[in-house]
Amino acid sequence: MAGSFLSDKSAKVFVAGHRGLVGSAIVRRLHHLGFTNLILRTHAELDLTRQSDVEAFFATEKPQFVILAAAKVGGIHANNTYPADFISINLQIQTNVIDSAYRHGAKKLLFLGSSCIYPKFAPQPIPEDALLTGPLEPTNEWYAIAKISGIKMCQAYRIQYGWDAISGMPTNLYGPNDNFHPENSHVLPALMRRFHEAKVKGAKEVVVWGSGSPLREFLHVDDLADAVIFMMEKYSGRSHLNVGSGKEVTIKELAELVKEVVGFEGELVWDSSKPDGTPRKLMDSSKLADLGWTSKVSLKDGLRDTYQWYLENVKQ
Ligand SMILES: NC(=O)C1=CN([C@@H]2O[C@H](COP(=O)(O)OP(=O)(O)OC[C@H]3O[C@@H](n4cnc5c(N)ncnc54)[C@H](OP(=O)(O)O)[C@@H]3O)[C@@H](O)[C@H]2O)C=CC1
Ligand SMILES: C[C@H]1O[C@H](OP(=O)(O)OP(=O)(O)OC[C@H]2O[C@@H](n3cnc4c(=O)[nH]c(N)nc43)[C@H](O)[C@@H]2O)[C@@H](O)[C@@H](O)C1=O
Repeated sequence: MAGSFLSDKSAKVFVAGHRGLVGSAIVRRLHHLGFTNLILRTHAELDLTRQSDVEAFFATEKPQFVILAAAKVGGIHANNTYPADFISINLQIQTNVIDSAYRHGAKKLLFLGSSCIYPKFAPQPIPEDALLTGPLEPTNEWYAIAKISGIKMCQAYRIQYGWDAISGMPTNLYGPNDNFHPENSHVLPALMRRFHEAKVKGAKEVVVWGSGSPLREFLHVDDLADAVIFMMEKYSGRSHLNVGSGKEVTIKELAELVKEVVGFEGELVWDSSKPDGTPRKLMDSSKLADLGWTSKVSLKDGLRDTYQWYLENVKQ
């Protein structure tokens, strides 16, 4: 099973969610590697929550490989505000895609979860077997339950049908094509935009949410795309695999770094009415490291690269 993905660059590969942060990085990497037969559908062309449309798509296209990077995604505020969307849309997308991919003969599927699947107070760094050992972080339990179901669905299809479905659990990601929405995005793009706008307006202060003390591990999305290809090629196991950089910073340290990269010279003001979320979620990515994969992009370089992309593509 393992070892057959990179051998045929003309194989049909369906990258679901190809215009998002992760999907677009995977497509860049596959093109760079010489893949010639990528199957891509925008949300408007194929709504993955619609079971019969997904079924018809797989029946017609019959992709050999499937990388599932389509999901309802957002930061702490979005997760906390739209719990019904986060559980229902994600359960629908992943159930439809995983089941149809299996039924229509895909050789292998990779499902992407997130580090929020682990208990709020998991041991640090968090090993894969910490899954389902304690209560989840309340701000994102709905999303986490959907993602845990995706892991379990891949495992169940592997057990019952011997199908090669694997799962990768990335840490917090960032990079080109991130969502820079002021409220619904993740912390890194939110701060990049806020500092940029404050610099342009000559504002003296920028508001940052929470206490600044939570620790987060960041991974550039190009590293994640590389890890996804690596797993497609080398991994065919039942356990999900953590994908992290192994390096963590406090939100205060992150804010200072983003401020420096953007060149904002004012002050930070902390809004303690906003939730901190989980205090720490450093993943133990040693299983993936033992297979031969580690991250390459430093946070400082990744921030510079992302800010350059923001200046060229997003700012008004
Ligand atoms: N960003 C992060 O920090 C992390 C992300 N991940 C995981 O990586 C994966 C990708 O996330 P990311 O790239 O950040 O998310 P994005 O929001 O950037 O991209 C998600 C993509 O999925 C598409 N999509 C959403 N709903 C549907 C639907 N019903 N039908 C078809 N397409 C749909 C979106 O299209 P449209 O915009 O048109 O709706 C978009 O292209 C997710 O599984 C996420 O859990 C894991 C850890 C951290
Ligand atoms: C990837 C991951 O993403 C989410 O979990 P999270 O790690 O808590 O993500 P976040 O990036 O939104 O926040 C990180 C920290 O940063 C602080 N923070 C400061 N200022 C801003 C700010 O302006 N915006 C945001 N969003 N956060 C801010 C914020 O208060 C928190 O302490 C989940 O959706 C979860 O489901 C998931 O998988």
